[in-house]
Parts: sequence; C-alpha cells; structure tokens
Amino acid sequence: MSTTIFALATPAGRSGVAIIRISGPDCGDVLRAITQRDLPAPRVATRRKFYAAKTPSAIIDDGLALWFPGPASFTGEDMAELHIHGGPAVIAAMAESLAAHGLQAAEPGAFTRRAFDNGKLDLTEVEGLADLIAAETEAQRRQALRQLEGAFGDRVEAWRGGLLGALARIEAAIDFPEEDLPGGLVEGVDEAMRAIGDEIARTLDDDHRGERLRDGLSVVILGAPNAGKSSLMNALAKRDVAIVSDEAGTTRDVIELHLDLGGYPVLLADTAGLRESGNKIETEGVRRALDRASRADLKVIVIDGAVWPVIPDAIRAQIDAASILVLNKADLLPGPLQAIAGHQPIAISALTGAGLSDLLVTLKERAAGLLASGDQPVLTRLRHREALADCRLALSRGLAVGPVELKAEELRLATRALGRITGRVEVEDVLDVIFREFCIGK
Ligand SMILES: Nc1nc2c(ncn2[C@@H]2O[C@H](COP(=O)(O)OP(=O)(O)OP(=O)(O)O)[C@@H](O)[C@H]2O)c(=O)[nH]1
Ligand SMILES: [K+]
Ligand SMILES: [Mg+2]
Repeated sequence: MSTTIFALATPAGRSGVAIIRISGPDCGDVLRAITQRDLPAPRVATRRKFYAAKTPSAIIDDGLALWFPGPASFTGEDMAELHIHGGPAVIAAMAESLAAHGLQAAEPGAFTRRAFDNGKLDLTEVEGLADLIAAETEAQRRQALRQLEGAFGDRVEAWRGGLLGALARIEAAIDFPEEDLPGGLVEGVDEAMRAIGDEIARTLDDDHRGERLRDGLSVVILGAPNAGKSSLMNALAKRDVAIVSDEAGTTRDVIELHLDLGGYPVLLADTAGLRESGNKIETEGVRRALDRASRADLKVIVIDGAVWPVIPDAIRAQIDAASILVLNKADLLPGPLQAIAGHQPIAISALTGAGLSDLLVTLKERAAGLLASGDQPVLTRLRHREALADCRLALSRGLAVGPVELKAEELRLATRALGRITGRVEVEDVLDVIFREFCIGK
C-alpha cells in the first residue's frame, strides 16, 4: 500500500499564493479532516477554511481546495491541492497539520515517480517534464513540451512495436513449428529489421542537435591579451561581469554567462588571453582557456584592432570551422578589412558598441545551424543515444546471422534496448503480440 505524501509545489519563501500538493490513498480523508467539510467536486477550485490537526478549532488559513480523485490525476492516485497564502508561517502551519494527520513529506520527484509507476508518463515524458521545468529559452521550452507530450516516446514505441511484431513471427516459427503458420512468415522480418534500423540510424545522425539545445550551446571568447575579450563579454551581457583593464593578462579564470540568443540558450565564456607567460597563475588561465576552447561548439576569436594586421600564432592556430572571427577596436581602424585564413572578420567596437548587432546576427545563425529547432522529436540525452545505438547494433547482428534462434535473440536485445528508453521493458509484451497476432493456444 502506497503512503500519502505532501509537498510545497511553489518555491519556498514569500509569495502571494502557495500550493501544497497531496497524493496517496489517505488524501480524501485528510482533505475532509483539515477542511472539516465534505470533499469538493472533482477538479473544481472550492473555497475552504483549513484547520489545525491538533487544535481543530484553530483556523490556519482560508483558501482554495482542489480534489483530483484517482486514477484521472497526475500521479494516478487520489490527489489534492491546497492553495493557501504564501507566507512562511502559513506554509509551516499547514505542513505541520498535514504531518500530524500522518502524511509524509515527499522526496524530490516523488509525485512524478508515482506517475511513472502508475503508467501515467513514460520515461521520456518524465524527462520532458524535467526539461520543461528547467527550460530557460523558447526553443528549449518547445523541445521539452514536445517530449512531455510523447513525441519522442511514441516514435520509440512505434519502432519497438514493429520489432515486437517481427519477434512474434520468429518466436512462432521457433516455438510452434507444428502449427499451421501463415506462409511467408519469416520473410519480411529482415525487411522490418532493416527499415527500422535505417530509421534509427537517421535519428542518431543528428549531430547532437537536441542534446545541445537542452544543454545550451558552448561559446568561448578567445584571443590575445588585451584584445578586448572581457569588454566584448560585458557588451554582450549588457553589464559588468568581467574585469576590464589596459593591463594585459587581466582575466585568468573562465568567466561564464548564460545568454538567450533569440530563443537559443548559450553559455558564453570569457577566457584568459593566449600567450606564453612566466606567471604561474596566468599560465593556468591559458591552460583553462585552451581546455574550454577544445570543448566549445563555437569560438569567437577576438583580434586586436590596435595591432592589426598582426595576428599572433597562438591565435591563428585556433582558427577553424568552429570559429567566428571578430576584429575589435574597429574605432581605431580606418578602411575595410581583409579576410584571415579564408574568414572575413566582423568588425566591432566593444567600446562604442559598433558592429555588435552584426556579430549577434552571425552568432544566432551559427547557433541555429548547430541546435535543434525544438519542433521535431529528437534525442535529448546520452541515455537515448546509447540505447538506440545498442538497438541498431543488435539489429545489424540479427540481420547478419542465419539461424532463426540467433536472429530472435538479437531482436529481443534490440526491443529491450528500446524499452529502456521509455522504461517499458516487459516480456509480457512479446506474449501479448504473439497471442494477438496468431491466436496460438486458443
Ligand atoms: N579603443 C578601444 N579600446 C577597447 C575596445 N575594447 C576594449 N578596449 C580596451 O582594451 C583594453 C583591454 O580590454 P579587455 O577587455 O580587458 O581585454 P581582454 O582581452 O579581456 O584582456 P585580458 O583579459 O588581459 O586578456 C582596455 O583598456 C579596454 O578599454 C574597443 O573596442 N576600442
Ligand atoms: K586586459
Ligand atoms: Mg579579459
């Protein structure tokens, strides 16, 4: 028997309204007890006074109660919401009263765990829900909502259904050879395996766009000391995040900033100027800068307009397909710029703000090329990627083997890998499909 749990669903602290959620078998009894009234009509916000458990004549607060009888609730259990005033003392008194009625404070994620256990959400939907709550930009929100609505899980389940059908055919051929099986039974199995394997391969070949959208695009600002990297960081942040000075070697630590680039999440990093230095701390800063650069999705390489067209070798070495060249201090430079290593630099002045909008447009374009749009069901986690890769491997092995027993074993592994994604691995499924398709053992 499940326990009955409660938790504050709104952030801790002071707020106009706070919402306490309750889930479990004692929910209805406790709601009746704390309101000293009958249950409200299901899913209708109803004005109620809430009473203390230990001194039943004492009113804690006056608010709204909602009653969600299971199984048509988020967790599938009986649930309630108490909308109370969001003062710390009100919340504390309510929590104390619920605990006195025997309810347990919920662990993080406990409601969603119950929803999963009761089949209300599959694992990808659980992940979508977590991502939706964590989403900081529009594209992230759209991607998370799609996953919560089951777009990705449905695709995986459709593949799994196809493979279970193929497995059922093979199992029938193995286990019931005496049965009068329809002709051409095993034919088509390879075809299904190949078709689904190809679709999975296409899904895997996504350049990590969904994962990147979920995690945020990693963009690093690189350049020689005093090129104006921190000035650019501050200009993009529209505030003073990094120290700027005319002293070369000012920045040592990697300084991070979250940016919303037209709906795309970006983690921008300012770094130490790249140069050989006798200073231990600065050398460590340069090591950190290079480490960050090696893991970045994009590199904004800032070239110092004050020494243009001289570009130190350490900076030149960083120019590649992942870089955007920026020539800073354009206010000091007359005339047009020539391309460097095939890249046309964007002229900016971190000081005056000139050219920053051009840089932002380019950054946005490059981000759009690297990130999922949020509108397609995509892989958002390594977990999905690994399971799909396992599935695909099992399918290729299954296609390569002759004996049906071995083919069946690989198919089983393939479906199990997909089942891990949605969290629905069960042998019962195979039996279900066998009996439904062939009516064996009728
Ligand atoms: N004229 C002009 N000066 C600039 C511009 N951007 C930055 N500076 C100046 O250049 C100097 C160095 O700027 P920073 O932003 O500290 O340079 P940095 O690349 O972060 O330097 P380190 O952290 O030492 O590697 C400061 O004196 C800035 O005021 C610009 O667009 N025009
Ligand atoms: K500096
Ligand atoms: Mg700096």
